[in-house]
Amino acid sequence: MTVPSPPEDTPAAAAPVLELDALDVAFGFGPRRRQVLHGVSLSLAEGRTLGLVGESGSGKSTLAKAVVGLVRPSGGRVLLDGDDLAGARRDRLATLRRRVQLIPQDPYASLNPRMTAGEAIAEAIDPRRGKLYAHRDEVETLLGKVAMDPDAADRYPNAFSGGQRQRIAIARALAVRPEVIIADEVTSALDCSVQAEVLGVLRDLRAAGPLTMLFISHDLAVVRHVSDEVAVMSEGRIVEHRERDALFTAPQNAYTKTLLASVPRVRA
Ligand SMILES: Nc1ncnc2c1ncn2[C@@H]1O[C@H](COP(=O)(O)OP(=O)(O)OP(=O)(O)O)[C@@H](O)[C@H]1O
Repeated sequence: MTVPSPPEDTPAAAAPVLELDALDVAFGFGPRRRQVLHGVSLSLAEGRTLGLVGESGSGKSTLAKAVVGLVRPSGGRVLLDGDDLAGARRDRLATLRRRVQLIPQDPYASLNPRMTAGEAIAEAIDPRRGKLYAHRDEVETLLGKVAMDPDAADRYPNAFSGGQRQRIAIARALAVRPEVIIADEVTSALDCSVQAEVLGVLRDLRAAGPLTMLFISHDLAVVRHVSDEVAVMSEGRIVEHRERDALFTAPQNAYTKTLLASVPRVRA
């Protein structure tokens, strides 16, 4: 399939916090080598939420993993405030990586079952000396930001529902004070009502202060709800990247049109 280039009217006129520059990712070697991302370029400006949509297997999670260093790009650059993450030396990498926090898909796998919620958040505040007693006030403030009671700090993950776990994972990501949060299918494992609860927390966080977020989902209705701008991925390429309303009301790319047409309710 021939995939046209993104249109010229892409958003983010402000200086980008996160910039992907011609990012390539391939898996495997020799005849088994398969390129999954093909020259992906994207910019995300401070305080914006960029929704990344695309069907299963289009490469969205691979992009997220490449940004946080879990997958090594075979080409291109990941720039955070101009610093090259992909090319950084090992000693600087840990510091750089803290500046982008990934909220993973699975709320049942992302929290250590042997740590209380408070201990997990305290560790994120200070990875070397993150004891709960030393950071109790900040931990409780962070729990409040995700609409959890202070006493949640003393409970273990198995005491929480999926939605509550996901909110704790968000608090943990915020504890690092990252410049960018990547939310990768954070609601896909949750029931509808619980999805709404997690989306409500993200909406409140955006309203409370600048939050720069890459929000990845195959659910167009959810993306429309949380994003300022939306990029569409198909077969490892960005085919369209525009302001949210422009994309949903007047898509330009044939693939985007098909994607939107397959979910009639988001066009309403
Ligand atoms: N570690 C890996 N080794 C080999 N192939 C991989 C690896 N990770 C992902 N892939 C392949 O890369 C392609 C893109 O996968 P990716 O998980 O990034 O897609 P996605 O858009 O996030 O899909 P989903 O919404 O289902 O998670 C898929 O064909 C997948 O099989």
